[in-house]
Amino acid sequence: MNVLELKDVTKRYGEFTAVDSVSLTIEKGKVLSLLGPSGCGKTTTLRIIAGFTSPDSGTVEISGNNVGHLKPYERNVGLLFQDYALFPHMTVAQNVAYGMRYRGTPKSEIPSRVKQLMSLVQLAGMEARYPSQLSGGQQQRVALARALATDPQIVLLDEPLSALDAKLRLELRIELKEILRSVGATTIVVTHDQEEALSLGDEVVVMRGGKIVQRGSPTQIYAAPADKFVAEFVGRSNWFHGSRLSSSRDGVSIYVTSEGSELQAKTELSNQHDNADLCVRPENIELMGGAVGEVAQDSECNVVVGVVLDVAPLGADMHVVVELPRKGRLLAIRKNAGRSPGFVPGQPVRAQFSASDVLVFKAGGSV
Ligand SMILES: Nc1ncnc2c1ncn2[C@@H]1O[C@H](COP(=O)(O)OP(=O)(O)OP(=O)(O)O)[C@@H](O)[C@H]1O
Repeated sequence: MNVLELKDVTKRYGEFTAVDSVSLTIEKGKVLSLLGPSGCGKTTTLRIIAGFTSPDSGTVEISGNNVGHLKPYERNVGLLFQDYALFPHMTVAQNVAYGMRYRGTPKSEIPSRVKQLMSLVQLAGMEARYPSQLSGGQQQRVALARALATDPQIVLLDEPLSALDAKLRLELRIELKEILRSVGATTIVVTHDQEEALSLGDEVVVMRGGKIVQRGSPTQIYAAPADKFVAEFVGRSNWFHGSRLSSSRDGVSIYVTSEGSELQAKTELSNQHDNADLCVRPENIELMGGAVGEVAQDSECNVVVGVVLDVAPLGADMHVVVELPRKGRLLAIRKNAGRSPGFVPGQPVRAQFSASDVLVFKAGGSV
């Protein structure tokens, strides 16, 4: 069952269209990540759902009811917004209880509900503190408890982790995911951080220029991006421009890149463009040491040789930049780098990637 349905929602500011014919549904208990670059209309979409902004056209339905005429506090929506900070003059318990008073929760039930929520966000015992006496991470947890307090039909989280430093951000992300799943909250999380979107969402919606460009599971968004923009925005990519030389019946096309190398790409027929932008994800590239000179292409496997330019050991991963002889660079990422032999700058290497790991897009699509 769809808890939320947006139908053809548009919002303009003067000549500028911030949200452009957006239609969106979300099923009960699911977490949907709304991902896109700054200014693409994510927050405006959320504000329209919450009732803070009126759309110029289109409808918002919550559990099948058009809520267009309802004020924000009349919609049973839990909010954690960037500009919706904790009330500094209220204790933690009062902050959490705030929405319950508005929504008519019986007074006698409020203390036990606050207690339950405080333990859910792992802040039991801090009820009497004021926000200024909490760390940034603790404040965000109180804000989350406040958003969940009325057992809302939909929870809207706008950049819930953006104010936190990298380590805390990761910790709280895992916690947030667990809390949302444990209470079965139907949630939309707005973020411009692709890793956050992919890890939090059951599904990811990518927006650009006020429009939805793709909706899919995190795996689909990453492995089968709808266009060049999504490929570029989600994950790291190596790009080549190629002209199609030939195509075989089993879907393998040979492209000549602008650097003069030949690359094989295995795609569906509809993606065999004559002029194409070719994308290879760094983690799909296998690197081997000791290659010299040109190497013949194996069947459905691309082999390029180059020289290591830079090695960056980033925790469990190692990022290796390879300089290709005919200009161009290639980034390869080795997972669990600690367990495999390292590379050093200046070392000749062989980079190998499968034809089916080459994503093909019609050339010229802007990124
Ligand atoms: N009240 C307003 N008046 C005029 N323009 C606005 C108003 N609110 C938003 N906009 C514009 O609409 C566009 C979308 O804004 P929105 O806040 O939805 O983007 P966003 O995707 O959430 O970006 P960010 O990640 O930076 O928060 C932006 O170009 C913004 O400048």
